[in-house]
Amino acid sequence: MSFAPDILERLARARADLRMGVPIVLTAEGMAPLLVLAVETLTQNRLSALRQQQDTPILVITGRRAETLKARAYDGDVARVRLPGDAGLRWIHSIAAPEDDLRNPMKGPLHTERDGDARLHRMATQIVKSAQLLPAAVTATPTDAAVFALEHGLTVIPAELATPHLSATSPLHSVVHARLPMAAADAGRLHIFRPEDGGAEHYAIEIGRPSRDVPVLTRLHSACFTGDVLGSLKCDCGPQLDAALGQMGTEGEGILLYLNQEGRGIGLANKMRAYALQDQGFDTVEANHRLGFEDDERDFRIGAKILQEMGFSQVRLLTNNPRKIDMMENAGVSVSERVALKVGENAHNQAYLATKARKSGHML
Ligand SMILES: Nc1nc2c(ncn2[C@@H]2O[C@H](COP(=O)(O)OP(=O)(O)OP(=O)(O)O)[C@@H](O)[C@H]2O)c(=O)[nH]1
Ligand SMILES: [Zn+2]
Repeated sequence: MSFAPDILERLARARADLRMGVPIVLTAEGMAPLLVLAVETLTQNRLSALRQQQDTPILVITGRRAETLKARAYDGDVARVRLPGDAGLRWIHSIAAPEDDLRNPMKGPLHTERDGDARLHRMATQIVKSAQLLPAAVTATPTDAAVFALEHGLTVIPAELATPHLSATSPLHSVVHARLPMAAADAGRLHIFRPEDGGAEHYAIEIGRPSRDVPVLTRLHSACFTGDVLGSLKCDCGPQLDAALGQMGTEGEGILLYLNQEGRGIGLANKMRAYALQDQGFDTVEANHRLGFEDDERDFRIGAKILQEMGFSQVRLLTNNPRKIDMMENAGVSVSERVALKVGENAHNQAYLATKARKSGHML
């Protein structure tokens, strides 16, 4: 029995630290520990302190971002850029954030590291990404990491303990549910699910009392503040949400999972960065890549876990996205039928929907 935080709790702390601009320390057996700061929240004070460490600081970006900057990514999905001696906050930010790429395309030449082990640098970008910050970090090797972390009260993350959790889906638990009559259906019930890893809560809206023994009409909806709440015309999320609830109301039964994975998992701030790039002429997939993200950073296994927790194992899935079907099946939820959900096309989102069909395999 111990009061000390376990690795999941330490990872949650690490994400919160990075979001506030506080450094974390990553360790691995046989490797020099790594001090990590997220670029997005880096301050002048901390950059100056970083420069007082022994080694040249390294700026880690994803392979996607390196591709945009024409920098060599010897480590595949990440690139370690040596920080030039005169690089200030503005330069560092311009490497991580693409907003001025078109105005100022010549940022290099960027010298990337080829030798050495990039394992901890890769883990740094994974943790920064999971904190929904721009996926870039500045790192250095502190002289005596243990003393350093202790002295400064920093969160230490040992790679051996953290790695399995970085690609796993956290267990979730039902917190509460209560009756919620809605315009689309009188017999509604809202269930709140909370993950153990300190991440965002997800919701299940149960309509009627669907039998657990036959496939249930199901929608996996990803949060879209702009579409769901503001009625944005740039996507089809709002009309899809209404249509899914409407169909469940008409049939008298259904489950709508409202997963808090805004912006296909990159968070609202990064989605707005992507929208700014779309105004410069990039499509939805290119914008994600220029920011350093993959096309889609969502984990649909969360949806399967919630369904299983509620006792469902078979669904009729309302979607046009084949990845959702595959992920459900792989996670042990059988998809007996794909129910098309084609609503909300307008002049503003035609190109967006066409890109999803062309590049992400969405069914028309
Ligand atoms: N990164 C990014 N996210 C976007 C953009 N437009 C919409 N989104 C997000 O995309 C998600 C919408 O996905 P879904 O409604 O699940 O749609 P889908 O994956 O196309 O699948 P189906 O609707 O089931 O066919 C929401 O999280 C939105 O916030 C965009 O241009 N960039
Ligand atoms: Zn949307």
